[in-house]
Amino acid sequence: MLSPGQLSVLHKFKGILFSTASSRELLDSLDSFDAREDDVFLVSYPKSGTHWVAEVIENIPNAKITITTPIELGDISKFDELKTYSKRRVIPTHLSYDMLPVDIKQKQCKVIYIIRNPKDTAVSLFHYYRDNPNLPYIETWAAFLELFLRGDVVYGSWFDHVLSWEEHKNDNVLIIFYEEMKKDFFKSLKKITTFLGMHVNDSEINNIAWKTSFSEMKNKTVKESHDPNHTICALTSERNLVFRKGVVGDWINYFTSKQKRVFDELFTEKMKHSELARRLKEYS
Ligand SMILES: Nc1ncnc2c1ncn2[C@@H]1O[C@H](COP(=O)(O)OS(=O)(=O)O)[C@@H](OP(=O)(O)O)[C@H]1O
Repeated sequence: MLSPGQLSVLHKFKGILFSTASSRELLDSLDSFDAREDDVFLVSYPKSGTHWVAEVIENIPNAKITITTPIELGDISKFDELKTYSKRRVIPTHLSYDMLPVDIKQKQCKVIYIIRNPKDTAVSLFHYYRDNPNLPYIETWAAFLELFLRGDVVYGSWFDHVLSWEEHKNDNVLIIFYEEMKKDFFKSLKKITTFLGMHVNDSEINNIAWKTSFSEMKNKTVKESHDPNHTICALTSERNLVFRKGVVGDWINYFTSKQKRVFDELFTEKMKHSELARRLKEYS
């Protein structure tokens, strides 16, 4: 259970935990957002590789886009801020499908949904909870894992999030796997550019791969100061909290065999109708 002090950095909206940086008024008025037909939404459950994909898109030559701050970050003035962008907007969010503004669904805006195997996602989120002053400090991995499995963490249950998006997958939704980006970056990049109607040649791909490698992104964050008002994740404006290990399979260093069994049983039960489950199992 979260103590009252821990809850002060989070609040519940429609049963889901959000950072207090996402105001209740904004969450309540999401359906009044006016989407543009060429908007692109960069959607993920936290810690799935959002910053990486954002950096990839930003580095596509002649992309003519602006990456905005998350749609759920801030107060009611958010929609006025989003109106000020003249270029094609790439808008990040950790919202589940159900909470996404209705106009985005009606206009069938493009969505890139980034997904990562849930065990690594949980470990990454555990560290985020510990390092990020905007999130409650959870003493132990075991205590955090219980919260994660109950969906009592920011943005709710990983299972509900992923299933909400899988259920609404259509030609306007591209699903990108973190692990596939690690394994075959070229293939993932080609999928992204084709989906966005952009073109990159081989030397440009090499350049993007280099600029968006984990070490390069981490170094850049250490060396360069970033505009604190410009963040990809509504849970922090401090980019240095984002780049931790950037590997596949770190979960093995945290899960006991019992925790793995409990996790796998829940995964099998919750994901029994999911087509994504097979690939996610391959990646865990
Ligand atoms: N370039 C690159 N290559 C590989 N991995 C990368 C890269 N950039 C970010 N990361 C890792 O992605 C994790 C953070 O995910 P998000 O960007 O979705 O986090 S956030 O919720 O939006 O803050 C987080 O994972 P962990 O290292 O496992 O914690 C980051 O390190």
